[in-house]
Amino acid sequence: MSARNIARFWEWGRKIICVGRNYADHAIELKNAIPSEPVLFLKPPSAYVTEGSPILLPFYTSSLHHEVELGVLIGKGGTDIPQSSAMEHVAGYVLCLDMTARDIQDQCKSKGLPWTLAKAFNTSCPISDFIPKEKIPDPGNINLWLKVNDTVKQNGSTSQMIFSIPYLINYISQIISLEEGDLILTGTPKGVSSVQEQDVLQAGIDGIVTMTFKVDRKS
Ligand SMILES: O=C(O)/C=C/C(=O)CC(=O)C(=O)O
Ligand SMILES: [Mg+2]
Repeated sequence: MSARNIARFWEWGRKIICVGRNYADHAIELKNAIPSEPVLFLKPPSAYVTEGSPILLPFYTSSLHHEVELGVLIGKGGTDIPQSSAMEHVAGYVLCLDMTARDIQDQCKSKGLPWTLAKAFNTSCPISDFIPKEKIPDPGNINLWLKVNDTVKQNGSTSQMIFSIPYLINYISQIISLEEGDLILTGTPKGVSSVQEQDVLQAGIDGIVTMTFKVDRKS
């Protein structure tokens, strides 16, 4: 049997663990309190979509938002991983979109229901090509941007994260054991907005990667 290829991690069926409200400017734009501990939720592997395939609008939303985020890909699993060795567990990175049905999320929040319909639908996690760890020596200080139809909507630095990557790996691994191929979405900076059918989303990490996705409706 041939060795598995980490660059095609999305085919392995591993967990997608998402961190919310990790940028103060985004928490404020949605009128949320700044968290004192990370806010976590999950997406299933069926949320992945890669370039060349569209982001599909769920039929039940009229407000699908983009959230550009740095994804941290786990290369070595563990439980209770200390912050001091957390980065040894990282294989690399991907640029991600945490597509969010914002109207549905607001309804779930007001009813005290989980965010699954808002966050975990098919194609809710568009990803870039795999970025080996060596290409981003300081993941805590890179610039993420996103354009909708050539208009810049989001542009923020990972230096604004409330909880650092080592903190998140330590925190998450005390609750959910991490496995090779798991992906951690680290939260989004301000500027989220809704997208429509046929919109073109471009996103990038300055000097490292770009990606393009079209929004479409399921035929
Ligand atoms: O609490 C809310 O209203 C919204 C939270 C999010 O969608 C959190 C994120 O996914 C994020 O900050 O990246
Ligand atoms: Mg998010």
